Amino acid sequence: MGGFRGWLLLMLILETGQAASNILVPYAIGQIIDGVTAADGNAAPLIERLKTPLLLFAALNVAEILFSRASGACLIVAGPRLRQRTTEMLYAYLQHHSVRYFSGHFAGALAHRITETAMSVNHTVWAVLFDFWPIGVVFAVSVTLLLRTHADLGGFVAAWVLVYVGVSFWLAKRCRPYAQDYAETRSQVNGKIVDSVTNILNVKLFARFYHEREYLNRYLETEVKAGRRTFWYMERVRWFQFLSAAALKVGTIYFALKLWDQGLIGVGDFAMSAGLALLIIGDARNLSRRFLEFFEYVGNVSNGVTTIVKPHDIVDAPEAQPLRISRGRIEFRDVRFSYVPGQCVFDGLSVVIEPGQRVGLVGFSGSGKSSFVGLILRYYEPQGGQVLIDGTDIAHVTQDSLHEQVSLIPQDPTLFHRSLKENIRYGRLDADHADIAVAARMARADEFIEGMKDGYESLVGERGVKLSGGQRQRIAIARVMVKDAPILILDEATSSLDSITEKAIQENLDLAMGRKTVIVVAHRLSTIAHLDRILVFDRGRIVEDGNHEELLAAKGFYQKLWTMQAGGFLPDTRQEFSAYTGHTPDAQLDATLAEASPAE
Ligand SMILES: Nc1ncnc2c1ncn2[C@@H]1O[C@H](COP(=O)(O)OP(=O)(O)OP(=O)(O)O)[C@@H](O)[C@H]1O
Repeated sequence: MGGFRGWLLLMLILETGQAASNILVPYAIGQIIDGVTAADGNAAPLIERLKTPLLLFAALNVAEILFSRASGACLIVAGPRLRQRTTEMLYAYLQHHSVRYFSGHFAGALAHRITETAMSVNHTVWAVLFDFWPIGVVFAVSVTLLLRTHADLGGFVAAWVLVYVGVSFWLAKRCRPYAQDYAETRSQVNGKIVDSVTNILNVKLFARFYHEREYLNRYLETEVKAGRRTFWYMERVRWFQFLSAAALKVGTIYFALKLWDQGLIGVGDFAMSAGLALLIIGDARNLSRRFLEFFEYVGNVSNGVTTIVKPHDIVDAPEAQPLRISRGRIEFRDVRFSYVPGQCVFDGLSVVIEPGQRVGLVGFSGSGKSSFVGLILRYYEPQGGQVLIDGTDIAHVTQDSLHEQVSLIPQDPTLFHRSLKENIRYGRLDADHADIAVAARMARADEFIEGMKDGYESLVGERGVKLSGGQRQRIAIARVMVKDAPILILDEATSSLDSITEKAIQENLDLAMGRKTVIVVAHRLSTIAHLDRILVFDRGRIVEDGNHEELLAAKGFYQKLWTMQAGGFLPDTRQEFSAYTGHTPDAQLDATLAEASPAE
């Protein structure tokens, strides 16, 4: 709320002025009536005699308009800004969550949470400022005026206010589970529609239009039932409101008449009491609903805060320094790591990748290659041991400096729904058009970009869907070439390309690798056979380490993989491997691995 306190205080004052002017109008009317009915023998014209109450009446009406519109103007200035500030703060906080956090939350749900929280912060503040506070002022001023008139009248209205507010609050609280249930069913229906639309190709392919509608209808039925339950409850609340309003009107008139009859109040006070009762009812109408909405907003804010404002998993150490990579030596020193407690991925992994070395990682699916890369990027933190770059533990450097100097081309890169130029420039924001064009040429992306109607200005669609997989990959390669970081990680970066384009890009990639330290995660041995060194992973261990020729000569695990790779692709699992070699699954494979000399 920093920076908004002044605005909020100003609006609070203006709303107080507006509510007080509004509720004082019956008082002025009472004064006018008293003036009209007074038979004091004053011969002056009526207007002259009623000058003061008439001026008060006019001033109150003008004041109400001015206060309320001034408050409206403040809202225009502060409202959107408050929402912007909340969204900004939440998004800035969200950005620094770990990869683990993002893999546990849907992107759409997080975006929705942020906008909903920002909107609910506004609504919560506005409910207090524009609903509860003015109602409080109306109640306080009315009760004071009536107490001044007569204690019985004031006492009656004060008691009514207490009971009305208390019961409205209680009813709203009781209605909350119904309203939450209804909101839940609505969001379920929303989710089902999104799921169905996302899978529209499946729906068409299997001609399941009717089935999908039937499926959705089940959820719509639940929504209808939950809606009816909530509305029935609200209907009961309305009964309470109408009855209470009637009680206030009848009660006030009854007390006022009684007091007038006893000569304890004048006709002006009588008119004022009736006017106040009507205004109170007008202002306090739907108080239960306002409480209910208020609970909903507060609930949304609290949900948003619990989802987004959780402590960050990975934070820069207080003394963290920027990483300076001079050589690009990577070392895993006795690294222990697991995603889930008790399911160890690496148990004391140690390996050194020398500066400028080009290293391929191979192994079955799930053997730990991506985890190895994730630890270098500090997407995850090891539970034990250290990952060092040029002798510095990456836990002690700033994450931004690490990511500025390590590039990754993932297997299935995604792009921003921005122009091709912006996507490539993302690698280095000050890159000029010439840099971008050179990178695009090296990534063999220039041909298809220039063939597009808008060239480099073409938009790529959400996550890059308007491009083919291979085109997307070439843009991702160009983006990394523009970045030109000293450590480069390729996760089968050329897997979506046809063999001719792949060969052409491979040459340029080799050129771009220069003297960088390069790690290539491979599913096809052909992409790494020419590298300086190959690390063979199995269940979180490095079971073989050497170059292609050495590993073939060792006649171990790698050599078997090399001879059995089908269509250039490795078997994906230990089972496939065993099926190929014709041995009992794991026992035989373990024997093969045991023969192979571990590099650790
Ligand atoms: N986010 C995660 N949460 C929990 N376990 C995970 C997560 N990511 C990977 N794992 C587990 O960690 C182990 C190593 O997985 P990793 O992704 O590093 O293997 P990989 O060799 O890269 O496999 P692939 O070739 O299929 O990409 C596997 O057992 C996998 O199930």
